[in-house]
Amino acid sequence: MQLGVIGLGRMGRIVVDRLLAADHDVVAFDIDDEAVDEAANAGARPADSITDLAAKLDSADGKHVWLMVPAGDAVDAALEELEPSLSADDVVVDGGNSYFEDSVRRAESCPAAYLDCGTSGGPAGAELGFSLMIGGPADAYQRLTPAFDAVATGPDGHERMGPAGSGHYVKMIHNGVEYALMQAYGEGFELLHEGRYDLDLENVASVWNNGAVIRSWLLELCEEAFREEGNDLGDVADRVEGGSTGTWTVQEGLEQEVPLPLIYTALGERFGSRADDGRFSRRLASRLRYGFGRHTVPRRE
Ligand SMILES: NC(=O)C1=CN([C@@H]2O[C@H](COP(=O)(O)OP(=O)(O)OC[C@H]3O[C@@H](n4cnc5c(N)ncnc54)[C@H](O)[C@@H]3O)[C@@H](O)[C@H]2O)C=CC1
Ligand SMILES: O=C(CO)[C@H](O)[C@H](O)COP(=O)(O)O
Repeated sequence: MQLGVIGLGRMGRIVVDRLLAADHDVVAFDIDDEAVDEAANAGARPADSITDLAAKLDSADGKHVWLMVPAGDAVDAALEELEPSLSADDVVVDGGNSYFEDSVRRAESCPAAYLDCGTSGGPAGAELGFSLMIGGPADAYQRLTPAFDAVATGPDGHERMGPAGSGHYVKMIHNGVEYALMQAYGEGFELLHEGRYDLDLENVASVWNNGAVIRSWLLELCEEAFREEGNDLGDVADRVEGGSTGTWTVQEGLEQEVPLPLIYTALGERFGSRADDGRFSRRLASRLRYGFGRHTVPRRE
């Protein structure tokens, strides 16, 4: 089938490559000309604008366009340029990490059928294919099935979750779970590292990955991290970026009155890692111990 792909970064380029490998006809565009040239070298037809991409798609069976740009303004900007070329016979897929309420709004205003597609697996999962969680009209999902088969791990790697927004809603909560799992592995390995035995953490991760209850891909990535960075993680800084999808998950938990203590704690640890000058709350706690107990206050150099 024919597809236009907009956004050819780490994820969009994999979408293009997997569609091409399954013999689909791909028209590719990115605001970065070099990314377009590279996709063209891989076998995609290059477009020099979103309007050009739409013009290069045959409209006989309806146009199919896959967005893989950063969440937020970039999705709205791409849609603004794309929408004059769209009709009700066309299908747009947003495969990025968009906020689900934005996807509901976009589905309502888009002239084409709109599918919000949560994508999991990351660039490291390119060879295996992705896990795709899709929201939107069932007939549009059915029509795009050959493309989803190609980009996902296969037919079992994608499912329609429900109406507009549900794909990105499921992916948002997936990311909340990801934060909590990362925090749990982090705490366990920190105790192993600081604890009473002199342990090789790559070996621990390896043996856990072979049959243990807590084996997982994230644990395989822990093993890789200790192998590549060293047992004490070398010069990896104590600072974790990102956080938008975890924040949305916690906000939704509050709104639905569903307690999410593990996800909230993981998010809080991430925010806490960014205090360049040390945590104010810990410094105050230290001073308060002096206040009530005349305990020594460690002072800055
Ligand atoms: N990297 C990851 O592990 C994952 C990323 N995602 C989501 O997929 C989306 C894309 O992520 P990445 O590929 O990692 O980002 P990226 O930053 O590697 O690539 C984004 C690409 O979009 C292009 N772009 C930006 N605005 C554009 C516009 N208006 N028109 C055309 N092209 C435009 C950029 O030039 C860039 O090449 C994001 O929403 C991200 O949150 C989802 C799952 C995993
Ligand atoms: O969706 C993903 C993994 O599943 C992306 O890697 C995402 O960027 C991770 O989120 P954050 O930046 O909040 O850590």
